[in-house]
Amino acid sequence: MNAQLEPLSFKEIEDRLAELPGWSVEGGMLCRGYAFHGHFPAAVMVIHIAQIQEELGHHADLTLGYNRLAVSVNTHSIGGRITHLDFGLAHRIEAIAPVHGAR
Ligand SMILES: C[C@H](O)[C@H](O)[C@H]1CNC2=NC(N)=NC(=O)C2=N1
Repeated sequence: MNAQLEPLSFKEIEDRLAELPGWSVEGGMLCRGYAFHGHFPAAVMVIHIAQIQEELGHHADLTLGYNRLAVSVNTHSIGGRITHLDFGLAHRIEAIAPVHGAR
């Protein structure tokens, strides 16, 4: 089986969370909220994330507010568990966040 698709243990999740300040696990999903200076930069970041998600073939739930964006992800294909794929996407999102003024 593809190791990327194996559910991570509690310890593995804890270790990988240490690489991602601002991210946490809530309701079985890897999550982070971002704040922006206005609506448009938040909306643009949604499109940028969509582009990355299509590249990776892995997709988060994105909730766009006025100047906020909530990201939450787990891996549907193994019944909604957290895998390395989720952390891989989170790292890609973190890498683009500063470009959009997300904090
Ligand atoms: C066929 C396609 O790659 C799969 O359905 C992908 C799409 N995006 C996905 N995204 C997430 N978060 N979990 C998945 O299991 C998943 N599966």
